[in-house]
Amino acid sequence: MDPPADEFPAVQPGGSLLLAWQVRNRRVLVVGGGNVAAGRILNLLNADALITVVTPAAGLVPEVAHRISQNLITHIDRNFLPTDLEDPAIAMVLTAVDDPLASSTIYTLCKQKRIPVNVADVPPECDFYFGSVHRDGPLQIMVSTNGNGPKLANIVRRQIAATLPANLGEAVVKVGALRKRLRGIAPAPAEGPKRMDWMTRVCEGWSLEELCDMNEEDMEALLKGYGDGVVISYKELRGEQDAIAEGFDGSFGWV
Ligand SMILES: C[C@@]1(CC(=O)O)C2=NC(=C\c3[nH]c(c(CCC(=O)O)c3CC(=O)O)Cc3[nH]c(c(CC(=O)O)c3CCC(=O)O)/C=C3\N/C(=C\2)[C@@H](CCC(=O)O)[C@]3(C)CC(=O)O)/[C@H]1CCC(=O)O
Ligand SMILES: NC(=O)c1ccc[n+]([C@@H]2O[C@H](COP(=O)([O-])OP(=O)(O)OC[C@H]3O[C@@H](n4cnc5c(N)ncnc54)[C@H](O)[C@@H]3O)[C@@H](O)[C@H]2O)c1
Repeated sequence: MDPPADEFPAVQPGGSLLLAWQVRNRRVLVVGGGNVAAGRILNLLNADALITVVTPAAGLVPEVAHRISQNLITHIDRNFLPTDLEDPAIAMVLTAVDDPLASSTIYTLCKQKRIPVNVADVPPECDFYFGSVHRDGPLQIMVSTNGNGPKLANIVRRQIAATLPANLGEAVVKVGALRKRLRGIAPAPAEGPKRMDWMTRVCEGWSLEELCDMNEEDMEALLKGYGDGVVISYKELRGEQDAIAEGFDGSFGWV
């Protein structure tokens, strides 16, 4: 007998597959040197990609010229040529040129070579769309409207970001450090389920604000509970620490 329809998540076709694409040390070709290219280049630099920009120097906006002068990107000073796609290291192509014919040609060539491509503002010539991204250290939040309203994506992203605690990126860094230490004290693959259960209970038991405030000693104290499967709360921990800081000797005066 089939299970009831509401037992599994409902499928909502027509969306995008949102992924965190790892382009670190991979070659990306950017075509164009205007403001849109400048935005694409910043996104790529933030993801540690190796970037080649092909575009005439005469059409560079100051931001792209600055990246070139800082040696952060390789610049080929001319219009795009089909031979630019011959480097087998190219993992992705982004075009942002004010020439629809050139854009379409690049798109077709990329398809022939099976290179993923985004042609800025031409959805039918995109293997993937960009989105509006909030960045705070390792935390990234991307909003996509799936082509319906890019400006609305920007507004929704800023509204979401405004509700987040300050230093949330710092909290993410700390959780990362705690997970690393946990793997240090319990490295065995067989410990995986216990590690995951414990980390889940830390993340659920501590509020985002408390995680933001987590310090080295808190991490040490938390990890002491791991063996017995205990997750000490922030309040317990701070209560104890405050008591120690005030010279509390644990006797409640009965000495
Ligand atoms: C999110 C963001 C990321 C980025 O590009 O980095 C992005 N567009 C941004 C801004 C923006 N783009 C446009 C405006 C004018 C206002 C308006 O139209 O709303 C503004 C607002 C502004 O400039 O402030 C015009 C526009 N954009 C596209 C078309 C073509 C079409 O719709 O057919 C047209 C109409 C051209 C025309 O009418 O002639 C298409 C795309 N733009 C996308 C992404 C992809 C879908 C993402 C999604 O829907 O969620 C997609 C499909 C492909 C792609 O380019 O990857 C970035 C905001 C970043 C930020 O600030 O946070
Ligand atoms: N997604 C967005 O937010 C957004 C916003 C505005 C515009 N756009 C679109 O993105 C595209 C680029 O916008 P922009 O404001 O950066 O344009 P722009 O006119 O400022 O820059 C275009 C750049 O492309 C270069 N170029 C032109 N033909 C080229 C070729 N054959 N080979 C290499 N380089 C070439 C020019 O020299 C220039 O550097 C346009 O199609 C525009 O409609 C997108």
